[in-house]
Amino acid sequence: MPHAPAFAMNGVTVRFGGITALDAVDLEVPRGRVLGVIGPNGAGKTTLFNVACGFVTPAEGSVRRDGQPLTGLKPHHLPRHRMARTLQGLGLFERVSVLENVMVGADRTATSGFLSSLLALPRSAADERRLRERALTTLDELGIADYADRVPGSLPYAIRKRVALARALVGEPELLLLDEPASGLSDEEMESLGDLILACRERMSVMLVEHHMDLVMRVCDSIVVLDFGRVIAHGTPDEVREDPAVLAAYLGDEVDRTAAEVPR
Ligand SMILES: Nc1ncnc2c1ncn2[C@@H]1O[C@H](COP(=O)(O)OP(=O)(O)OP(=O)(O)O)[C@@H](O)[C@H]1O
Repeated sequence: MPHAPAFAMNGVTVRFGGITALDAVDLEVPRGRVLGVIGPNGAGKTTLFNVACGFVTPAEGSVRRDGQPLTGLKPHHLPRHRMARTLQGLGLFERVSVLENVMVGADRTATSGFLSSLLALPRSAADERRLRERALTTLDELGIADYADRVPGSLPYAIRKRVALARALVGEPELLLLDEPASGLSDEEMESLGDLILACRERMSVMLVEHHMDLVMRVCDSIVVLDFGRVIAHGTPDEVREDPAVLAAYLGDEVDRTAAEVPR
């Protein structure tokens, strides 16, 4: 559908026992835009991300990609929908080279991760060469080509995060899902992550689940704010920043944290 958003959720509800983690959530990622999803602790951000990736199937509601329903989505279906994700736990193969880690992401035919994509499925020498070149180009674009032959386990955390991003980007996704990509980064590293996300926006749509406000405010075209599993605000960074419901939700969070820090 030519005018459909790159990604949309309509009425998505997820329950865990008695807890409603997401309650009739609607959101859209327009093409070529960055949508931020924020919210206080326990608001439902991770659950929402997990629905988008196919880790969690909603009890109600629908998820659409370019207007087409993604019924029964599973994480290994993402490449066929031109989607890619990075996770909070980086999910890198620690004893395999950076280059090979990224090559796994380049293999759009891969159906179940490392074993099938790297070992079990025979590839022609030409395919192998193409994958390798594409992976190297992506590493170069992210400024980490020098680490291609290293194993992730030997590298600083910020570099490993870039490797995980390279693995997501190498398949040339049209929709990139980022789960807390700034966690554990210094201010300077976060700044260059922001530059990277803005550069991605030239080529794809992005959904960014993140709690670092500075980053979200800088790179997002629009923001959805969750609290107790509901969308309490939606708008541009400036609109969301001034929204009384958002201020109240975050103030409540601060107050809770302050209370938790008071010595008994
Ligand atoms: N597997 C699960 N089983 C039971 N309850 C869950 C499960 N996953 C999440 N929840 C609950 O659902 C609600 C939303 O959790 P979620 O982790 O999605 O929030 P969040 O916004 O990512 O929080 P945080 O910022 O603290 O990571 C919380 O009340 C949480 O305790």
